[in-house]
Amino acid sequence: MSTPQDPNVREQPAVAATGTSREAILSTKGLTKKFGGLTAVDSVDFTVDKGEIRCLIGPNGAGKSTLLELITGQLSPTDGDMYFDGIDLSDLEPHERMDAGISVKFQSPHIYESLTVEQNLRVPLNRTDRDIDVVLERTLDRIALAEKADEPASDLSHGEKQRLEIGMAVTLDPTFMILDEPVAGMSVDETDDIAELIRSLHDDGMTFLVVEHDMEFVRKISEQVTVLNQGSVLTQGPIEEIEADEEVRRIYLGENA
Ligand SMILES: Nc1ncnc2c1ncn2[C@@H]1O[C@H](COP(=O)(O)OP(=O)(O)OP(=O)(O)O)[C@@H](O)[C@H]1O
Repeated sequence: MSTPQDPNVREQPAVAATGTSREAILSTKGLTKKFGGLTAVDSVDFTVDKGEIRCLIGPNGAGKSTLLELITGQLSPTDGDMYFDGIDLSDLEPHERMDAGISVKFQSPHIYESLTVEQNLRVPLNRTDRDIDVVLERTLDRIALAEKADEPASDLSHGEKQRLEIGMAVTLDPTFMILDEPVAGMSVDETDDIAELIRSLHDDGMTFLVVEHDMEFVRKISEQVTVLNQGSVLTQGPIEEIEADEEVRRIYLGENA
C-alpha cells in the first residue's frame, strides 16, 4: 500500500490480486521521473502481485508509458526504487531485465515485415539454448498462427502482427509481460483474440501489466486496475469499483468508457 505524498492522491486500497497469491513480483517505491521541469512520474508506489493481470489506465500524459519505460530500463529514474522478484532493478541493464524475466511489447509492432512468421519467432531464440523446434511449434499454436508460419509477416493483419510480436516475447518464457496498448486500432474480433491469448498465457502462470484505453478490453482481462493521473496513482482496485468511482469517471472514463 502506498503512502501518498500528494494531498490530491487518495489512500489506495490493499490489492487482492487473483485471490490466490499476494506475493509481489514487481514493486516501485517513490519512483520519480522528471523531464526538465515536468514531473512525468511522481513518487509512485506501485505493486503487481505474482499471477495477476493488472491494467494501468489514465488520461493522455498521465505517465503510463514513462512508468513502463522506467520498469524496462529504457529510461532511468530521477529518484526512487524498483524491485522485481526480489532483485533491485536499478542494478540491471535493459537486456538483463529481460533475462530476469521481464518482457515488453510496445504499442507499435516491432516485427520484421520481410521475414516469415516462423523466421520472426526464431529471432529472439537465436541467443538461447532452447530446443528451438519445440518452442516454435508451441508458440505458433499459442498465437494461433501455425497455418501462416511460412507467410511473410507483411501479409498479416494488424491483429495477427500484434499476436506475432507477443509470440516473439513468449518464446523466451517471460514471467512478467508488459503490454502497451495491445489492442489499439483493432477490430472487436482481433481484440477478443488478444484477450484470449493473454488469458491463456495467464493460465500458464504469466503475470501481466497492461496499459490500455479500451475499457471493454480491460473488463475482459483484468480484475485489478490502477489509475494514474498527472504522474501519480489516483486509486486502484477492482474494475467494478474503478468504473463506479466518480473522480475516475470525471478525469478519465467519461471520455473513454
Ligand atoms: N522524452 C520525454 N521528454 C520530455 N517529456 C516527456 C518525454 N516523454 C514523456 N514526456 C512527457 O511526460 C508526460 C507523461 O507522458 P507519457 O507518455 O508517459 O503519458 P501516457 O500516460 O503514456 O500518455 P498517452 O496515453 O498519451 O500515451 C507527458 O506530459 C509527456 O509529454
